This record gives sequence, structure tokens and C-alpha cells, in this order.
Amino acid sequence: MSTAAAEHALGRTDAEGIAARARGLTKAYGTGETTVLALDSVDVDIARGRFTAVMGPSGSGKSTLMHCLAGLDTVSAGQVWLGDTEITGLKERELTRLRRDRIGFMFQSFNLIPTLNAIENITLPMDIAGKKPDEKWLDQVIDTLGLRDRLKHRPAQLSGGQQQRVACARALASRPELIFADEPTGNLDSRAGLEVLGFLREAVDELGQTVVMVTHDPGAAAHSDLVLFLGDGRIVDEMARPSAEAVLERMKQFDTIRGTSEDATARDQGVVLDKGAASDQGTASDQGTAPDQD
Ligand SMILES: Nc1ncnc2c1ncn2[C@@H]1O[C@H](COP(=O)(O)OP(=O)(O)OP(=O)(O)O)[C@@H](O)[C@H]1O
Repeated sequence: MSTAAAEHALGRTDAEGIAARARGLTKAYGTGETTVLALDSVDVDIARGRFTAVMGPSGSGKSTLMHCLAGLDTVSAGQVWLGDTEITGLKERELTRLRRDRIGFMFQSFNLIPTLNAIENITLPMDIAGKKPDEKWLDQVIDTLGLRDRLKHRPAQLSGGQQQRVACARALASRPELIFADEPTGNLDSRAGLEVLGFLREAVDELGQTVVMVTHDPGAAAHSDLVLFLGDGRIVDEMARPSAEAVLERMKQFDTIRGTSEDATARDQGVVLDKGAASDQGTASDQGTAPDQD
């Protein structure tokens, strides 16, 4: 299924308002009988200046989608654009430059260099690229993230939340077209996690950045403008202006479907499921969709 935004933009060559786009994006791992279809002909548009969250059950293709959109992984079929640039088909060297110059990354493990202080970590990608930071922009990023009095500290002298703020500043420093954040709050306690989500929100609202965040946490997704739900390598739903409760409810439907299909498979195979265990996991039996009620 394509997203509403994707349908709206289909056929347009003008990428105004679209930070990244995929059409028919397909990614298979392995060959022959062991092939896993991680992404199955995905059409998606990532709106510029918006905060998009990607959710879905484990193995639904969230990381693969992010990696393919960011040019970190090759695609099996389909096309991906960053702005007006089609990245599918670019050579590795061109991809490396494109990622360095136009994309910011934040990961669950902050990936800071322990021997460098905060400001050195923040400007490292630009130093490697031989680029001079835009000082005015950098100042704005540092102040927005509240890092002014931490710039000379090394990662080990910072809390987890402060380290992730440094990672956030590093992602923002070159004013990239798009920031990809993979579970950016996964290693943080809830207070520090909330802080980082607040900063990502500010990066979008006040600095005009575009953020795509993969998360398992409905509370984190609630900070976004739009949640894309992946199921079995396809975008199966989307939710604008999400609340944590609504996202949680939508995620529960995946459990229901999974539980129902597990029940069906078990029934086909003449297996009696342990209903106690199933209801512990919030699957079909406590949703009123156990096989004997079908
Ligand atoms: N390098 C790989 N080789 C083989 N299979 C892979 C590889 N990477 C991912 N997969 C498979 O592709 C599918 C999608 O994986 P992906 O990591 O994108 O899912 P995800 O939604 O990010 O999962 P999670 O929430 O558990 O991180 C899974 O079935 C996974 O096992």
C-alpha cells in the first residue's frame, strides 16, 4: 500500500516538500528457499520539515527501510530518491559522499568517539569532509540542545542523555536534508528519552529539520507528526498527529493478526495451542478471536 502522501505525489517530478521518496522499494535477503523479503514493493514519501516515525513488529522491515532510504543498503528492486537525487544506482563512493553531506544519523548506541570532547565529536563528520561548520547554525544547534556548558567534556564525563544530545547535535551540525534516528531513546531512561524526543521535535519545529525515527515505543512515536506502520515488509497503515494510546492500540492489532494466523496454522496442523500462554502475550484469545469463536 502506498501512503496518502505518496499517492498525492505520485507522478510528480518536482520533489518540493518531499525529503525522500521510494517507489516499488523491494529488498530481499538471501537466495532460493532461504530468501527473506524484508521490503515488499514499498511506496513512501517522507515530507520535508516533518517528524516521521516508523513502527511495526519485530522483523517487519523498519531498519531495512531506513537503511535503504539512507543509502546504507542496496535495494533488490525499485527506486529511492533523496530530494531530487535518485540514489539507487549511485556508486559506493558517491553514496558515501551523499550520506556525509546530506544525511544525519543518530543511533541507539550514541557512537561517540571517547577520546574526543563534545564539540570535537559534533564537528567530526564535517572535519573529515574538510568542511567548515556554519558557526551561526552550530551555535543555534548547541543552544537548542543545551550543550553550551558541556562542550569540553568527553563522553565518559557526560550522562547518557547528554551523550545522546551530543549525537543529536552531530547529526544536525551540517544542516542535513534528512536525519535518520534508529531507536534514539532505546538506551536512555524515560526522562532522558523524553528530553531527546523534545529536542528532535524542536529540531523540526524551530530549526526546520526533517526527521525519520524508527522506534518500538508508542510514547516516542507520539512525538512525531506521522507514524508509518510496517507489517511484513509493507506499509500497512499510517497515523497523523498520533497519541501514545492510539499508537499502542494500532500496534495491538498486529498481535491480534499474528495470534489469529498462529491459531489458524496450529489448527491446520492439528496442534492445540496453550491458550494460557497466548493470553499472556495479548494474542487472539484475549481479543475474542480464538479459533472456536471464528
Ligand atoms: N542482513 C540480513 N540478512 C538476512 N536477513 C536479514 C538481514 N537483515 C534483516 N533481515 C531480515 O529482514 C527482515 C526485516 O528485518 P529488519 O531488521 O528490517 O526488521 P525490523 O522491523 O527493523 O526488526 P526489529 O524491530 O526487530 O529491529 C527480518 O525478517 C530479518 O530477519
